[in-house]
Amino acid sequence: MAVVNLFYISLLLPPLFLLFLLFLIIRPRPVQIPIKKRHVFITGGSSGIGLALAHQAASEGAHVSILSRSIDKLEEAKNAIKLSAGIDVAIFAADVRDFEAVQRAVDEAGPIDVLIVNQGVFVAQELEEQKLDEVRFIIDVNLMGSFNMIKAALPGMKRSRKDRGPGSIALMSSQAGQVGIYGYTAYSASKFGLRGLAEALQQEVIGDNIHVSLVFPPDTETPGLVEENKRKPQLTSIIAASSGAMKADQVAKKALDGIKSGSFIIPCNFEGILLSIATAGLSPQRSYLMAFVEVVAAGILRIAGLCFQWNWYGSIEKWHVQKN
Ligand SMILES: NC(=O)C1=CN([C@@H]2O[C@H](COP(=O)(O)OP(=O)(O)OC[C@H]3O[C@@H](n4cnc5c(N)ncnc54)[C@H](OP(=O)(O)O)[C@@H]3O)[C@@H](O)[C@H]2O)C=CC1
Ligand SMILES: CCCCCCCCCCCCCCCC(=O)[C@@H](N)CO
Repeated sequence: MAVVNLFYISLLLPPLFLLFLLFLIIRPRPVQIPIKKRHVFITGGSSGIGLALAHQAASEGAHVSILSRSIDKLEEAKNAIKLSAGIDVAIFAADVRDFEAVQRAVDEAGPIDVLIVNQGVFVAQELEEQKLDEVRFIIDVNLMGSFNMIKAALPGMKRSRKDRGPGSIALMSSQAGQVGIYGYTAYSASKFGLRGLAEALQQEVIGDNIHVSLVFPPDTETPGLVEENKRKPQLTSIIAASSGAMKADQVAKKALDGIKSGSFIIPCNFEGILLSIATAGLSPQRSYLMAFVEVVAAGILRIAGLCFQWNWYGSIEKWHVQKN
């Protein structure tokens, strides 16, 4: 009897040892990012996910600034947040593609504690159909625009860190920034680009107590999605449906919770958690528990990923047969 018990206990040793090892080695170290009474600056904060983030940050007592192009949409957002949270948000009209305009807005807004780079455009189309100007537009707004924003905000964020506690830079990617999807050559490239930017940037700013997050939402009900759906290839919709759809409020809540807990990778739904584990790669991981799950589930999730690809390529084949 005692021998059997000892046998079962010894089975527990390897996972416990692994957990302990991961606990010791995970970097960067865990961190909490407070939101209350801090300056949260959100790009694309006048609509959809960004607007939902602005609402939530304001209702949690943050000082909120939002930046986007249309002044009308900005004022509408400001009034809506005033009405629901009773709080005044600062608004800045600028195109993220225009570095000088972005710099002016950042200077006027004052030192930022939490920068949420959320602006984005998405036009789903086969590359063969898509004009190069549109490809450039998507890359410019989603990727170069994020560089502009971070370049403009970083010096001020660094300078003010000592007296203001940990800072955060969060980037709004997409599940199409974790796996390439039919119709999203330009969009996926722009969102995969954010990941490279984020991984490299985290190493550069860790010494300044600034912590980077990447948010990966599935399809989310926003004005942007309504527009996108008007001319989306059928296959894009079929493949994206593998991960269902969320409401902007739900995505904003996941994003804000993830930012506050200092997570580098922030998935938003169950499929997103699987996808994040399957694509963990060499990204930083602050949670030893998540690191444990990543190590243990890697093989089985590779199989799951291959099953998804099998299913998607099946849809693509069927679609080609029907077309001809
Ligand atoms: N909705 C979805 O299904 C998903 C969205 N995402 C990502 O989430 C983010 C937000 O998307 P969503 O809320 O749906 O988008 P919306 O289209 O609803 O809102 C986009 C926001 O970005 C602003 N914006 C667009 N272009 C620029 C620009 N050049 N300069 C400054 N601001 C700009 C818009 O304001 P204005 O036009 O006035 O400039 C608006 O405030 C995007 O990065 C998107 O890629 C990720 C996964 C799924
Ligand atoms: C190993 C397990 C895998 C788990 C399931 C994977 C499902 C992936 C589906 C990807 C959907 C991409 C939607 C992009 C939405 C978006 O960004 C656009 N609406 C434009 O904004």
